[in-house]
Amino acid sequence: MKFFETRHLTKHFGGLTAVNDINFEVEKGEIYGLIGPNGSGKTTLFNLITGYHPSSSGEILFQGQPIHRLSTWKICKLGIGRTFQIAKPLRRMTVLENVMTSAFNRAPKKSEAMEKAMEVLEFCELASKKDNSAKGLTIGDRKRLEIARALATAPELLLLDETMAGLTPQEQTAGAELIRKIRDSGITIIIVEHIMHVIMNICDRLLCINYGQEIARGTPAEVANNQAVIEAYLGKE
Ligand SMILES: Nc1ncnc2c1ncn2[C@@H]1O[C@H](COP(=O)(O)OP(=O)(O)OP(=O)(O)O)[C@@H](O)[C@H]1O
Repeated sequence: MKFFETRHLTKHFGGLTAVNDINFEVEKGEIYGLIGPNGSGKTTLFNLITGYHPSSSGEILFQGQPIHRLSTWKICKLGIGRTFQIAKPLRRMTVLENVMTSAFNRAPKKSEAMEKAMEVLEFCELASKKDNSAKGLTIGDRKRLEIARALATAPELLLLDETMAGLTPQEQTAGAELIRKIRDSGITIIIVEHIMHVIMNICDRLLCINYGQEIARGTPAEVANNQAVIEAYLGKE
């Protein structure tokens, strides 16, 4: 049984095909990168996997189970968590309360949710800010909180959507370390990221899409040297 796969996954928005016949598999324990120029369909792919948009056709299987007709909350319960490109914490709540709201996905009691949230905050090195209001956080900490909220749902597969955008080089290095630590804790990762040196360093394999379609796949070195990928990013000579 494959850990995660899509088969002929397609999404039309009216006359626009945002995701066009995408087939890929992710093995348990991998960091799998999804790259492509702006508007190529990466976030739409995440929205299909997590049930935010219904697919037009094709299948998504998680641990052998079809999930493409399930609601967002059922997909989350099955063990797929995600972050959003634009982090929107619950601004009037503290950092701890934000993470607790996600922990309630599996922890029915408040004390259990708090315990899980604290464990995640320690893991993400945010515990010292647990009582801070979410609205006062720096971009770096807001991105970390976004990851912490996703981790608190206890996912087996975590989708990270541009968690490095807007970070300083030092924060990017720390962010990459956190992503590796998440993988080492047993969570499989699919990551969308535009910062190429990060993606090339942390991913085991990559899929590159353009206009919703696959243009290349392979190891970071294979994809970086692929002519179609170079042209998609830089244009033809
Ligand atoms: N809800 C929607 N309704 C109509 N069109 C949409 C919708 N969501 C996305 N699109 C379109 O689908 C295409 C793919 O968009 P998507 O956001 O998935 O790209 P992306 O690769 O994530 O881009 P970026 O790297 O800029 O975040 C774009 O042309 C976009 O305008």
